[in-house]
Amino acid sequence: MAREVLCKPDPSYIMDIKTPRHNFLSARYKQSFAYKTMKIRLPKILQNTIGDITNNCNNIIAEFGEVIRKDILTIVDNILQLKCELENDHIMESFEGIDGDKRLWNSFLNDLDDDSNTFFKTCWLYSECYIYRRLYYFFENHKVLKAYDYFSQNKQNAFVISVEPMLEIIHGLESMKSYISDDNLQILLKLNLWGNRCDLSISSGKEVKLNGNPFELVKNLDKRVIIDKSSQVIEILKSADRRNDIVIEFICDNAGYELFTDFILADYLIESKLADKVRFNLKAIPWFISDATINDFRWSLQFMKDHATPVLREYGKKWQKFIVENKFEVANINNFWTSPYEYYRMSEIDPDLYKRLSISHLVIFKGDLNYRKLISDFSWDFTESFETCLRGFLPTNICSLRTVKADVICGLLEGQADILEKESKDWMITGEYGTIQCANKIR
Ligand SMILES: O=P(O)(O)OC[C@H]1O[C@](O)(CO)[C@@H](O)[C@@H]1O
Repeated sequence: MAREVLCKPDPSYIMDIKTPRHNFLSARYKQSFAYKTMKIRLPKILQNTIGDITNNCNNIIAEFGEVIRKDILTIVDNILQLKCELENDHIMESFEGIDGDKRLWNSFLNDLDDDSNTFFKTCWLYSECYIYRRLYYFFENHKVLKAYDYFSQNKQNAFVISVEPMLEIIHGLESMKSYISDDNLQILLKLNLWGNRCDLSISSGKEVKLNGNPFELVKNLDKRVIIDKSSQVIEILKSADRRNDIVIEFICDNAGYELFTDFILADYLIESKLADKVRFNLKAIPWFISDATINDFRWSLQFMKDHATPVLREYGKKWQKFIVENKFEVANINNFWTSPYEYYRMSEIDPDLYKRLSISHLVIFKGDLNYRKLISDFSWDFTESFETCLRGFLPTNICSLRTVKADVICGLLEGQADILEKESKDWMITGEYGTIQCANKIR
C-alpha cells in the first residue's frame, strides 16, 4: 500500500534569495534552479517513474513472472517513500551493505556534517545524484529486477524518434569524409554539442525531438555557442604524438540522438586518423533518466543494424565492426561516474581511473552534469578561467561540450553574462546556449 505523502512547509534555513557568489549551489536558496529542481522537478520525475513502472507492470510480469507483482508494489512504495523524504527534506540515508559502490557512497554521506546532510541543505550536485542512486537501490538487490532499466523505454524512444535527423547526418558525413578539414571537424564538434540539448531529465522525461536539418541547426545556433574553444580543441587533436596509439575518451551523457552524435564524431576522428581508438565511458546504473548505459550503447547499435533503412544498417554494422577492431571500445563499468564526487577528487577516490584517463590524448566530457562535476556546483565569477575552476583536475587534455542547463558557468568574457541576462533571463537553465571549453595538459 502506498504511503500517504504529507508535505511540510519549507524549513527555516531555506532563504528567499539567489545563490550568493562564491557559494555552493544548493536548494537552500529559494530563487535558485537547485531549489526548483529539488522542490518541483525531482518529485515530478519520481512520480513519473512510478507511473512508467505501473503502466509497464504487465509487461514486466510477462517477462519475469507473476511472482514479482508484489515486489513491484514494494518498489513503488519505496519510491513514494523517497519522494516523501525529499519533500520533507530528510537526511539523506546511507545504504545498507558494502557491496558495489555502497561503501563509496556511505563514506561520502557520512562525511557530510549536520549542516549539509539533507536534500535541501546540501550541495545540489550531491542531492540530485543521491536521488538517482537511491532509486536504483530499490532494484539492485532484487534477483531479477536488478537488470530492469526503468528509464529504457524513454531512452529507446528517444533514439527511434531521431532516425530522420540521423539519416541527414550520415548523408552529410559521407560528403565530409572525402575531404578531412578543420572546418568539418568544427562542424561535427558543434553537432555533438547540440546533441546535448536532447536530454530527458531537463524535460522530466518528456520526449525531446530535434526538428530541422542538424547541419542547418549548427549554422543557425552558432551565435548561441557562448564560449567557443573549438579551434583549440582541434589544435589539441592535431598535436597528438603519433608514435603511440592515440586514444580519445568520451565521458558520455545521454542515450538517443546525443549518443548517435557521439558515434558520428568518434567515427570522424577514427576515419581522419586523429584517433586510433575512441573509448566510451557509460553509466553503471539508470541515471538522470536519459544517460547511456552499456545496454543502451549496445541496443542503439543493434537497432541501427536491424533498421529497414540500408544506410543506417550499414553504419550500425560498421560501428559494431569498429568494436571488434578495437577502434571503438566500451570502458569497463566504473561507479565513479555515478558517484556524487566532483572530478577534482578523482585522483584521490579512484586513482586507477585517473591514471587511465591520463594516458589518453584527450578526454571529452559530454553534457551538463559532467560540466557540473568538472567545475563543481559552485557560483564562480563568470569570468573565472576554466583551468582555475577545474581545481587541479587535469589528467590529460580535456574538453567539455555542454548545453547550459544549470546555473554554473565560468570562462565568459567581461560583461558577457550581463548581455546574456538581457537576452534571456533564464539563459543558464534552458539548454539554448552551448559551451565548448578545453584545457591543455602541458607535459
Ligand atoms: O544530460 P545533461 O546534459 O547532463 O543534463 C542533465 C542536467 O540538466 C539538469 O536537468 C539541469 O541542470 C540537471 O538536473 C542535470 O544536471
